[in-house]
Amino acid sequence: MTRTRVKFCGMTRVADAVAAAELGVDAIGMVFTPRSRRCVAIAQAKVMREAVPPFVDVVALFMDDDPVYVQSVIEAVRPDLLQFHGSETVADCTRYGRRYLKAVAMGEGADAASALSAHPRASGLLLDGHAPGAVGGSGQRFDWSRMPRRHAQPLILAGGLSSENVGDAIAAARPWGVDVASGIESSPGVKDAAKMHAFMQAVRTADRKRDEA
Ligand SMILES: O=C(O)c1ccccc1NCC(=O)[C@H](O)[C@H](O)COP(=O)(O)O
Repeated sequence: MTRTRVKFCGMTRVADAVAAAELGVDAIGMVFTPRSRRCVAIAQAKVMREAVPPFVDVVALFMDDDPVYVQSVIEAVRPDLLQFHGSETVADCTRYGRRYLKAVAMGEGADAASALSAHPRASGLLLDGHAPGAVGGSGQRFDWSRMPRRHAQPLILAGGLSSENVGDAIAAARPWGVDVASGIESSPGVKDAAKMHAFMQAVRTADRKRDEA
């Protein structure tokens, strides 16, 4: 039975994190890079972390951030996984001794295959839309046919997904998982309960269709 994994990213409010867990997400993401509109304070992140039930992973996102800061987040928030969105090398990502995801910005000309092979120690790779001049979480999609069909590690599709297009994305790219921020929000960092619900429904409908095909 197909079960596309789902991560809701850019959480800043406890109620949103709890609602996401109740909908059955596999992971929630909190963004710690100060460059993000969704950057969450460590104190608030600790409260959210405590509110998330077992079996839902908490993922901490960074983008070329100071290792001392990253370590302070790890110690305070105790995330299950790290996620790196910048130009971090394997050494940068592994220095904390934690499992991690590496994001690959799928801008024009980005070579997915070589970007993926650069991070053989990542637990998964997240292929993300890229808006020139913007950081992640911009609501920008990329051409899903550029997503490799097979890879050694789990591949997560992100960028501009919503309840309206995630079914088509799953059918086209058959990702191991999907990740969304803007498509479930009313404004950056503020999740919309109806959009979160509709997104999960759309993923499960797409999974059923894959099994029936
Ligand atoms: O969300 C942010 O503000 C952000 C800032 C800097 C680096 C990464 C960021 N988000 C990370 C993500 O996981 C994805 O980019 C995101 O889920 C896809 O975003 P969206 O296109 O808005 O669905």
